[in-house]
Amino acid sequence: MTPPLIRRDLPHPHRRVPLLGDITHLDRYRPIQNEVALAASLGPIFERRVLGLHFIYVAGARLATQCLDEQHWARSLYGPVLEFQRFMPDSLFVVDSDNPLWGQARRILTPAFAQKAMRSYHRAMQSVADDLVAEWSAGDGVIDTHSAMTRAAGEVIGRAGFTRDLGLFHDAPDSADSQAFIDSLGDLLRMASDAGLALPIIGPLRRRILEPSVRRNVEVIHSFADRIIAERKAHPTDDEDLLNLMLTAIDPETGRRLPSDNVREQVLTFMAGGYETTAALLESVLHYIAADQELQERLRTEVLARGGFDYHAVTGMRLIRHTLNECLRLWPPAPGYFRRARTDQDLGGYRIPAGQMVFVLALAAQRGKDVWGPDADIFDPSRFEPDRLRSHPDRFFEPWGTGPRSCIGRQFALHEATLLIARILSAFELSTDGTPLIMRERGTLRPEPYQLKVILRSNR
Ligand code: HEM
Repeated sequence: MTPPLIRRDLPHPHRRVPLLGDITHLDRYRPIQNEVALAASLGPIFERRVLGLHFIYVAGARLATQCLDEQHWARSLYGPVLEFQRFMPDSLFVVDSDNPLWGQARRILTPAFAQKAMRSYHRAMQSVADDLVAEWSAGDGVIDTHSAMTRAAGEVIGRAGFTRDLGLFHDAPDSADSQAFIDSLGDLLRMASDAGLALPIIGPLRRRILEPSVRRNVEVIHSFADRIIAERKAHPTDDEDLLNLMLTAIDPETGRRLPSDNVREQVLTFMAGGYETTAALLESVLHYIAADQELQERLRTEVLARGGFDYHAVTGMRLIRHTLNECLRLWPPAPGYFRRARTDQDLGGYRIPAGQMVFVLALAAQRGKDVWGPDADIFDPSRFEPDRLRSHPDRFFEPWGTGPRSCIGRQFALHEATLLIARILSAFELSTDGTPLIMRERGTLRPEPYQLKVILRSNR
């Protein structure tokens, strides 16, 4: 039976201006955090109309859960994700689920993220952790966390996924090109984020002005990916890495390899997906740990008790995992996703017609006091202890997305982040100069650059 569809008019910000709509409630620099603030006064579902554009936001945990139900809702390509299509149109991340290329690539690349593969990446990840510790040990104790975590996450995906030292921690033949690649990719992610949220008239104008620099950046990342592929083809290896899967693995369902012109896009997807989000997570978690000496000591005790950093030791570091999860809950690097109703829906008593798109504000839903309790805004890793988790059966915690399009790199990112944090804690005492954690929005939700103070531990 069709549910009764009660109301049509969604709550919206006050002082709506004729023709311009809710224009006075925009924040170009922190749009999603602004929407979370609006949700606090407008409730779990609201709308915003600006210059003819119409957006529906779902901020409540229970309604957000409803939108993730694959039977009634589907992933929608919109906003920044759609912008990525300009430089990787047929990649795993942006291709439509109905396009056979998506299923083919997902089936071919899934084994690269199974447990067996994770074990084989461990050594590459460890080598990056060693380089990071060596760099910090030789430095003056003041760390530019943004640069360090960007290079660490980029180097991990280079060494683990492509068996290639990108030279981001020491002088190597690739160093300058790798840094140029990381910079260009960062610029493009920011551009995609801005353009994906642009307003009519102003947006297209800005896009025109930025076009030459976009083209330059696209050229840089394309030629970098092409070179990695050409070198592997010229010197084939038996490595079981992502690149070899992309080049040689056969899809069990279609019996086909990835089309050769598609490999470049997949290389770019994994470089982009692999570094920015993980670097954002590492930066926020380091900030929390450096600001809380008691937590830092408990984490360090756990690390030292594991007696080393081999694969098994790292997978057992539960406190670090809880701390990472709590950061992902409070500051998900991907702070929301677009969903489209497959059929007419009743969302909290409002009629959402089939085909309508909504933006699920994971950043708000993951802080829902109705499902996480009155202290939902407080950083508390212990809420991820199994017993306490059971007391929040309706919790909303989806930093990796859900359904068939959820993050393929989840275990990779968690293992990498756990290992890096463990190595840092075993080698250094951390503190900050008291700068609060402020998040900026440029493709991902990521801390504003801040400095970390590190002191080498004597009995490490
Ligand atoms: C903290 C780190 C990470 C976070 C929070 C994260 C988050 C996400 C989210 C939310 C999605 C779904 C987006 C949507 O539905 O539109 C996604 C998809 C994806 N992620 Fe991640 N990710 C992380 C790390 C990684 C890593 C390390 C890789 C690769 C090495 C990766 C590769 C991908 C790919 C390829 C997709 C697209 C999957 C598909 O559409 O089939 N991610 N990620």
